[in-house]
Amino acid sequence: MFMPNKEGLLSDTKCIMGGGVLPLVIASVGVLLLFQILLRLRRGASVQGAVVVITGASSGLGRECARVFHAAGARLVLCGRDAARLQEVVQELGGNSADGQRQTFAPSTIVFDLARADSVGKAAEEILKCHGHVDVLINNAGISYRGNILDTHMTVQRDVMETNYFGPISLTQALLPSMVQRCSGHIVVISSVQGKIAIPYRSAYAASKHATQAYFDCLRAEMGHLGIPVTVISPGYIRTNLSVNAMTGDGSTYGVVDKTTASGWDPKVVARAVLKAVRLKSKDVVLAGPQPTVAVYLRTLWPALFFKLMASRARKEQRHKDE
Ligand SMILES: NC(=O)C1=CN([C@@H]2O[C@H](COP(=O)(O)OP(=O)(O)OC[C@H]3O[C@@H](n4cnc5c(N)ncnc54)[C@H](OP(=O)(O)O)[C@@H]3O)[C@@H](O)[C@H]2O)C=CC1
Ligand SMILES: CCCCCCCCCCCCCCCC(=O)OCC(=O)COP(=O)(O)O
Repeated sequence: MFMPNKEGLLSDTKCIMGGGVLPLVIASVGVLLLFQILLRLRRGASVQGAVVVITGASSGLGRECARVFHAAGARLVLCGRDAARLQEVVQELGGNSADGQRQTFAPSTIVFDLARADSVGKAAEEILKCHGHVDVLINNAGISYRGNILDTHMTVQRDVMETNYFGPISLTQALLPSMVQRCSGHIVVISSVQGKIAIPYRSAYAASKHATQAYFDCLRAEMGHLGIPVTVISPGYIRTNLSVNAMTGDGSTYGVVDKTTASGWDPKVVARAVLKAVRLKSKDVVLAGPQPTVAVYLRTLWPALFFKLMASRARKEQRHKDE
């Protein structure tokens, strides 16, 4: 009968380490490193010469996206409600040029209000008339909100939904048939971490971003067989004017730079991540620090704890307001 003794086992282990396992470990680490290097080198599709429509291009993240996509050689169509501010962006980016490495193109602009369904349809027609097609639509424009539900007018709930949800989906649906016809195109939407978790005193905003996430998830599934990618990007706080421009419960403008916004991510960093997501045709990207990222997982994996944390956050904010 074979009775393995301590010594025998030890010598067997030595034999495995010396003869088989160590080279295997080294080979695996090597493969992993190579994989990491390949991932870093993977640049994905180029946007050189691509017609890229960016909504909300007059400020914040949209403006930075305009800079980044322009430098990458895209033919930009910049959208916003304020013609003068859009022209400022055009002036800054400059005209057509080629530096031997990359050709860049003078952007065009189109002025319309996303909250007005008629103007969205007309804008889409004009874009197609001028450029023939759209390669990438970046639904970036949006507005935030501050208020408690009890004091918020229904008109405000609807207005935020018009700008953040119905506007982007109207533009998408108006441009989609031409993409389907060509079996080519890419739809991107800038949602928010608040499209995945709802935090107190943001009902209108969080609801509009949750609706956005759901609609574009459906669209991705429906466009899959046509090869039209759909990318939902969910940033955490970004240093822009979003909180300043936010609506309050009575429809007035909030007008305050919140600490969370002021200490948010640099919009340049977020814009570069948007370009990367477009090149790699990513499906769903969260661009946030550890706290919001953990919160997103907590909402799914341990909802009871997440709801407790949100209720305590609401109480704290209410106390702070009462003081
Ligand atoms: N800043 C942040 O912390 C975060 C922002 N986001 C999202 O990023 C996106 C960009 O916001 P951000 O750059 O931060 O904010 P800004 O307020 O700086 O920019 C918002 C842009 O949206 C445009 N816009 C607003 N309402 C309308 C409308 N009715 N019709 C057409 N355009 C409109 C504005 O253009 P104009 O006023 O000239 O018409 C402006 O260019 C938004 O979707 C926002 O929800 C997501 C997560 C975090
Ligand atoms: C590391 C341990 C963390 C434990 C997790 C506890 C949960 C903490 C809750 C964190 C909530 C994060 C909210 C983030 C919200 C956000 O980033 O929103 C982005 C925006 O769209 C900002 O718009 P706003 O108008 O609200 O400024």
